[in-house]
Amino acid sequence: MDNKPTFPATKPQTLGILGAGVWGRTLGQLVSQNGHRVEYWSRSGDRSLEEVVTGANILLSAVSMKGVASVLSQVKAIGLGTDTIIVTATKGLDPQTTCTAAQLWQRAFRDRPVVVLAGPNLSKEIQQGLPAATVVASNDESAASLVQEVFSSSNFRVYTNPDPLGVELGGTLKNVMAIASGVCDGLQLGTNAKAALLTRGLTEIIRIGTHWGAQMETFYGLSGLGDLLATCNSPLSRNYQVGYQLAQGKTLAEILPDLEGTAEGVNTTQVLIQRAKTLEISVPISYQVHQLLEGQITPKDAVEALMLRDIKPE
Ligand SMILES: NC(=O)c1ccc[n+]([C@@H]2O[C@H](COP(=O)([O-])OP(=O)(O)OC[C@H]3O[C@@H](n4cnc5c(N)ncnc54)[C@H](O)[C@@H]3O)[C@@H](O)[C@H]2O)c1
Ligand SMILES: O=P(O)(O)OC[C@H](O)CO
Repeated sequence: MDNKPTFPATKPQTLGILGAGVWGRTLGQLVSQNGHRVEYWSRSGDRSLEEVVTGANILLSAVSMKGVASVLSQVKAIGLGTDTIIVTATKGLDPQTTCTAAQLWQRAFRDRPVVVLAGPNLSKEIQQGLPAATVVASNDESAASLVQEVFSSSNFRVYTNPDPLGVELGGTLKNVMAIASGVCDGLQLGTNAKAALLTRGLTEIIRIGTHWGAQMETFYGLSGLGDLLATCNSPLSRNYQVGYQLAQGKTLAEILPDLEGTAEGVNTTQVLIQRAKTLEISVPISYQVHQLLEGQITPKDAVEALMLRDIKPE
């Protein structure tokens, strides 16, 4: 007997995708292939935000972090249908509040389900139809299940998770480590150094994330360890590219204009350091990335500073 599931498992839905950048378009491609209707809104497009928002029963934001506060206040002014599910695929931190994107959406729409979508998802591979897996996390189990059904296909395996904060922080904080990892490869520090960086990087992510209120085990899943491995090992990652080029001696001002899309880790590092200082959380790797991005130290100085810290138990 053939036990293979058939996709799509749910009746056609209408998705409004806010932010028609690389990731918004890739996610739109996945759901269109599953037979769902997709309407895009972007600030430079010709569709009105009102049209896209009012027509959608699932509203997905793939706007980069710097645009989230402004876009959600425009959506708030328009209003959402009573059954609308909000999905956020942004991986960043808000400089004003240090909140994640989902926290901002949930504050603005307290009575609506908010679902976080995050995982090891390099868009170029997904666009090529290569297999990938992701996580949809929410406090609202039925909203997460519907979004799981909408996105699941033979190329894209979707898991639900009840810890949206942990899932979102895994995807967000690994961008800082991806910059460090690009530096590590750019300086040709070798496989031992890379393994040490990723392992201690995960420890740092867990220290921050659990202090924030996320569950430790979430960080060992796809959106934590999974996304850390993908992003820190792939030249397709824009954050990795930033680190790699810094190691080649380029400045941030020279690197950023030529990147395809947004490297959220640059902004995330700043916000993270602000939060870690206020809450007195030790983040040695993120601190060195911050100093490097600020132009205060060279990549070699950053490595030396990490290696020469006080010795301590693991
Ligand atoms: N590309 C990927 O592989 C990938 C995978 C997973 C998650 N993400 C996350 O998705 C988000 C978007 O990434 P991307 O690769 O699509 O970047 P991108 O730069 O290609 O797209 C960003 C989108 O946000 C919009 N935007 C930015 N500021 C805005 C503002 N003030 N008002 C309205 N719109 C604004 C841009 O117009 C654009 O449509 C990031 O948070 C990224 O970390 C990306
Ligand atoms: O290209 P990056 O560095 O933004 O990484 C993309 C995704 O977050 C990988 O999961």
